[in-house]
Amino acid sequence: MASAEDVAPSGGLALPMPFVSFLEENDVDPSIYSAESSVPRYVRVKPGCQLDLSDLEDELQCRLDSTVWLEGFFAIPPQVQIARSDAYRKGKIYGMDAASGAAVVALNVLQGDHVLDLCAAPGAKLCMISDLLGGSGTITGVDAARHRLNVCRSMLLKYSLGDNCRLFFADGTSFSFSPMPSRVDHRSCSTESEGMTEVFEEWSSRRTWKERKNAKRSTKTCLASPADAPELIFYGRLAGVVGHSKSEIFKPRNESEMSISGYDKVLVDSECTHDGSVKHIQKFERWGWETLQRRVLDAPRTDNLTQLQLRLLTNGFRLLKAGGSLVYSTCSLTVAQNEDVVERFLSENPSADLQDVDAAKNWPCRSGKILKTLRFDPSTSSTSGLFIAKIMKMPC
Ligand SMILES: C[S@@+](CC[C@H](N)C(=O)[O-])C[C@H]1O[C@@H](n2cnc3c(N)ncnc32)[C@H](O)[C@@H]1O
Repeated sequence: MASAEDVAPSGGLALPMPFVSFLEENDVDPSIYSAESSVPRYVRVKPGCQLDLSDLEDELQCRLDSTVWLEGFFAIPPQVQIARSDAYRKGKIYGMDAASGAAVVALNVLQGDHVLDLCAAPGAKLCMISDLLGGSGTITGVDAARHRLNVCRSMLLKYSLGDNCRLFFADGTSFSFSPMPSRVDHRSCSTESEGMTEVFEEWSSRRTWKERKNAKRSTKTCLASPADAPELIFYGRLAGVVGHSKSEIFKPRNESEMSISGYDKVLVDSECTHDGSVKHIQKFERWGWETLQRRVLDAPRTDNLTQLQLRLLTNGFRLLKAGGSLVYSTCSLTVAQNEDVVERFLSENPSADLQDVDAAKNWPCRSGKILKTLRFDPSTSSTSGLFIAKIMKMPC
């Protein structure tokens, strides 16, 4: 732990001086962390579910304040736990920060869209996207952390959102598969050499002995690297997988193919230092501030991180259809991981056009350092910190 002279009080949270300097160097006002006690927790109610809000208030023993600027979201006091509530266990509510919800709304998901979520786990945004698709289109989730992706699969099953979804354990900087339209009756569709080609059947959690053995071996790989072959760890019956051969699903596509048959929407909710999440920063009080030094402040790691962010953004954009749009978001408030990454990306990609987020007119956020980008933070927005940039792929 940092010694007393190393820490500066910031409301309830005493921040170590190196972290305060890091924030100041990155133009982040350390006082945002003092708003922590007034930042509510948010719950999102699953659309279409039978839920009496006054019953939920009774169960949680608190008032649900409707978040006027974000449909389906309610603020509750930060200390209220939702995990033991009946509504949570039955998959009727989600714990999700309103700023995260805003990143999804910025994507403007339309019915029938094919959506890619390139850093999907543990899956709160993926579930919200799937809810917005309402059983139409498809959603492809990719993540490089196997254990986090397993959580994502459990969430999809818990909230009955898996039908149109597929999940790949893969590195997002090299992921290269297109969405596939689903076949209504896959038995009547012939694949290139039916009978000889292995065709995907409906996904089942039951595994043969051989599959279990392979899975045991593969769980040793906890983090996917760009050189690893992607693994399809889950797919729903309408996700465009059932009835297709492995060679169809695992066919890498080049940029011009993607411009025609790529994704309508791409979310790159990138890996970052999470410094905008007050709850995350609070954890370092328990873990020890030296962990924060290693994970957040260490310059070489941060440099690697900004390169990773640029590569994720670049690949996400490559997988986008011409005319489609991408949202880049991080829960860091540093300029290096946000505006700098976006500016560098825009300078390297002439077909990328930074867009206004139409829905943001009534949002309690402020502009980022480049026009059209948005920043949420605890003191301005009463949410966790989040940066959002929306980019369109101009048709050639
Ligand atoms: C901010 S979290 C995403 C949160 C998620 N969108 C949600 O709403 O629950 C960033 C994710 O990026 C993943 N990640 C890190 N490096 C990656 C890479 N090279 N390719 C794909 N995912 C990566 C991490 O495992 C982590 O789950």
